[in-house]
Amino acid sequence: MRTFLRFLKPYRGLCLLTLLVMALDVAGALYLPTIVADMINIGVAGGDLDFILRKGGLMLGVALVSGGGTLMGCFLCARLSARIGRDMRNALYDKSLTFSASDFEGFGTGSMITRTLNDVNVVQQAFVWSVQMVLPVPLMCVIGVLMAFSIDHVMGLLLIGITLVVILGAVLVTRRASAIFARAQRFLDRISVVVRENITGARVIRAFNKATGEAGRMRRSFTDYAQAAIQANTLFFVLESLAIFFLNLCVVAILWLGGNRIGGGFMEIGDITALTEYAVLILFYVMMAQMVLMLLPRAKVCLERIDAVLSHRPEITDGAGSLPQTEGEAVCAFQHAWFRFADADEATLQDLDFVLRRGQTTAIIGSTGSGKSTIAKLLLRFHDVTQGAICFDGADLRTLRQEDLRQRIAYVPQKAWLFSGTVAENLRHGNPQAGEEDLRHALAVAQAGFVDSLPGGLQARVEQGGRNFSGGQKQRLAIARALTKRADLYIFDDSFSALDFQTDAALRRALRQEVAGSAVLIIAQRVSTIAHADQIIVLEDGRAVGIGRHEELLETCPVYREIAQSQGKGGES
Ligand SMILES: Nc1ncnc2c1ncn2[C@@H]1O[C@H](COP(=O)(O)OP(=O)(O)OP(=O)(O)O)[C@@H](O)[C@H]1O
Repeated sequence: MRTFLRFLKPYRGLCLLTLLVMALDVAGALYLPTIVADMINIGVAGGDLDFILRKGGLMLGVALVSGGGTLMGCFLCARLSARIGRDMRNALYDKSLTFSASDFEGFGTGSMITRTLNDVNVVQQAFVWSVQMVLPVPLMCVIGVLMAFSIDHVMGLLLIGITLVVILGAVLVTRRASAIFARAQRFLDRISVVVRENITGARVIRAFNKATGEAGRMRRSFTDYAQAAIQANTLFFVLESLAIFFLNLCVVAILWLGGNRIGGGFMEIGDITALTEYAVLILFYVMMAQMVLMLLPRAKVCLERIDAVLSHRPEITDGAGSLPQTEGEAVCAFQHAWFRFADADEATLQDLDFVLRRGQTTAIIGSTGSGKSTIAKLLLRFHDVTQGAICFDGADLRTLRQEDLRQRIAYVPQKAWLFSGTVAENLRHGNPQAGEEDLRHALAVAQAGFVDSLPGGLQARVEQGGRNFSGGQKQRLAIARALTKRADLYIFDDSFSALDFQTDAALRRALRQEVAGSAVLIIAQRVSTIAHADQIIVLEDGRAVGIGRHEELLETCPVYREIAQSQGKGGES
C-alpha cells in the first residue's frame, strides 16, 4: 500500500477533488428518498399539488447535482488512474535499466513484461473501482442508517442488521477469492513465459518437429488459467444470485415490518418508500463494493509484484567516483579478477590478470563457454567481480558511476541487436550528435556499404530487432553504431563471426586506423581474426592458459596451437 500511496502523493489535490465530488453524489442519492417521502406524506396525503410540484422541482435539482457529481467523479477518477498507471510504468522501466543480467533473470523477462503491462493495469482498474464503489460505502451506510433511525428506531435497527449481515458475507467471500486470484496471477505469468518462448522460437519448434509437444505445453498453461478464472467467475455468479435474493428478502422484511409500524402509528406511508430506498441503496453499494473487494486481493498481489521490482536492490550500484579523462597507457586492468554467477557452483572466470593498453589490440580466444563474453560483461559492469578488481584508468569499476564508465566504452554485443526505426537512428544510439558524414564514415569503416543501396539509404527502415537484415548486415550495422562513438575502449564480442573472410580482413584493416588511439578488445572464435593482435589471451574454463602474440603462443601454448591447427592456421591441420 505504501508503494501505491507514493504514486498517489503527487496528485493529492486531484484526489481531494474526486472525493468531494463523490460525496456530492452520495449525498444526492440519499436525499432523494427523503423528498419522495415528504411528497407522499404531505403532498399526496394532503392533496397539496403545489407542494408536490415544489418538491418535484427540488428532486430534479438534486438529481442533476448528484448526476453531475457521478459524471465528474468518473472523469476525475479515470484521469487520476491514467496518471498513476503512467508513473508506475515509467518507474518500472527506469528501475529495469538499473538491473544487471542476473537481476533480470531473478524476475524473468516474461514476468517483467507482465508486471509492467498487466499488473499496472489491474492496479489502475482496482483503484478506479475502489474510489467509485468502495469509498462511498461507509458514508452511504452511516447516513442511510441515521436517516432510517430518524424515521423509526425499529426500522433503523433492521437496517443495521441487514448491513452487518451483508458486510460479514462480503468479508468471508473476499478471503476465499483472494487465494483464487493469487493462483490465477501465477498462471498468467506462466502463460506469458510460455507464449513468449513459443512465439520467439516458433521456427526452431517447427524445425525440430516439436509443434505437438509445445502445443500441449501451451494448452496446459491456458487450461490452468482458464480453470482458475472459471472458479473465480463461479464465485462471482453465486454471489450475485445470492445478493439479489437477499436484496428482495430485505425489501419483503421492510414492507412487512414497516406495514406493522404504520399500523401501530409509528410511521407514515411515505416513510416506507424512503426506507426501502435506503435499504436498496445500502445493499447495492455494499454488494458492488463486495465485487470490487474480491478483485482487490488480485490487485494486492499485482501491487506486491510491482513493489518487488521497485524495491529490488540492484546487484550493481553506482559508486560516487568520477572518471576524469586521462591519456594513460593502461586503459583497463584485470587484477587477479575472479567471477562466479550467483546460481553457479564454480567460478566462471578465475584469476585473470592482464592490461588492455591504448593503441593496442587485445584478443580473447577460447572454446565455447570458456567465459569470453563474461569478460566483456564485467568490463561494462553488467556484473561485478567476486574477487580481485577491474580498473578503468586506474579506478576500480565499483567506485565509478556506471554512466561515466559506459560513456568511455563502445561495445558491439555478440548478438547484434537493432531497434525499430531508421538506420540513422540506430547508428546515433552510439552518438546522438553524430552528423550524416560521421555516420557514413562509420558505415564505410564497418564495411557496411550495402546501406547506400537500400531504399532511403540512411533513412531505410529497420524492423524490430533488425529482422529485415541478414546476420552479417546486422553485425556490420552494430559495428558502425559502436564506431560513431569516440571511446577509450572498443569491445567487439564475436562481432566478426558472420562476416566472410575478405570482409573480416578489410574491416580489421580499416578499424586499425580508426581506433588507433584507443584500446581494442576483440573476442573471437577464428584465429585468422586475431592473429595480428598485439596480445592474445587464451581462455580455457575461465582461466588464462596463455597470453602473448600469435607466434609466441603457437610455440608455448598447447591449447592455442590446438585451436589454430583445428582451423588450419600455423600448423599441419
Ligand atoms: N547468467 C548466467 N548464469 C549462470 N551461468 C552463466 C550465465 N551466463 C553464462 N553462464 C555460464 O558461464 C560460462 C561462460 O559463458 P560465456 O557466455 O562467457 O562464454 P563464451 O566463452 O562467451 O561462450 P561462446 O563462445 O559460446 O559465446 C558458460 O559456462 C555459461 O554456461
